[in-house]
Amino acid sequence: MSFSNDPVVRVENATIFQEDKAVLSDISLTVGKGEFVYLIGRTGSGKSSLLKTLYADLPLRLGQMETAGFKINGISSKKISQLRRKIGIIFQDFELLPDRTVAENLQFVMRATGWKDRSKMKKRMADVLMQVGLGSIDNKMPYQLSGGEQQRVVIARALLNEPVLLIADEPTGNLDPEVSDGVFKLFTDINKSGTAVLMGTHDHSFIEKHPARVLKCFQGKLLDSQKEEFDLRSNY
Ligand SMILES: Nc1ncnc2c1ncn2[C@@H]1O[C@H](COP(=O)(O)OP(=O)(O)OP(=O)(O)O)[C@@H](O)[C@H]1O
Repeated sequence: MSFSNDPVVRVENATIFQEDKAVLSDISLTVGKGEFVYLIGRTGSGKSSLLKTLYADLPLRLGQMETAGFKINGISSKKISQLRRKIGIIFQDFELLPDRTVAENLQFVMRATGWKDRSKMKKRMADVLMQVGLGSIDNKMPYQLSGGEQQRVVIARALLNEPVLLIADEPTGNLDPEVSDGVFKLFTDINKSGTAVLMGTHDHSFIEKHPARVLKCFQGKLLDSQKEEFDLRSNY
C-alpha cells in the first residue's frame, strides 16, 4: 500500500551494474515527494546507469529499490508499463516521433497509457503545452521547432499523466546556454507545483542558480550533499 508521503525513490544497499561491471557499489538514498535533486559526476561515473536502473531499463541485481511505489527487484514488464505511467523520463535527445505532429506525439503516449475520451485528451494536451510555455503548436512537425521547443514538447509529453517524479538525464545537454536556462527554469516550475525532479546534469551553473540537494557519483560511490560535504562544482 502506498501512502501519500512515501518517498518517490528508495534505494537500499544497491549495486548498479553495466553488464558484469559494478558501476556504483552499495548505494542507499531516498528522494522525498516534491524534492528537487541534482545528480552529478564526471563522464562515465554512473549517472545514466543509476537513472536507468531506477526506471527499470537496467536490471537491479543487488540491493533493494523502489520507484514511485514500485519494487524494482524482479519487476515484471506489466509493472514496468505501470511504473512508466507514474514517472516522466526526459533525455538529452529530444526523442519525438519525427514523422508526426506535436499533437500526434502527445496522443500516441495518451493512447498507450489508456486515455480514450477525445475531449479530455484535447484538454489535457492544451494544459500541458500551456504549462511548458508553448501555445498552439499542435499541428507543427518536430523539424519545424527549435531544439528548445522540441524539448518543451518532450517535457509536456512527460507531464501528461501527472507524474510524481520526473527523471531527467542531461535534459539540456543539446541546447544552447540561453535556451538551456529557459528549459531548466521549467523544471524548477514543475517542481514547485509538487512533482519531484531527479536531474542528471553536467551544468553546474544550475546548482548555483537554484541550490538544491546534490548527489554525486564519485569513484564507484554515491555522495549526498545532505550527508557529507564535497566540491559541488568539480567533477573530480
Ligand atoms: N550499454 C553499456 N554497456 C556496457 N557498459 C556501459 C554501457 N553504458 C555505459 N557503460 C559503462 O558504464 C559506466 C557508467 O556509464 P554511465 O553512462 O552510467 O555514466 P554517466 O555518468 O551517465 O556518463 P555521461 O556523463 O557521459 O553520460 C561507464 O564505464 C560506461 O562505459
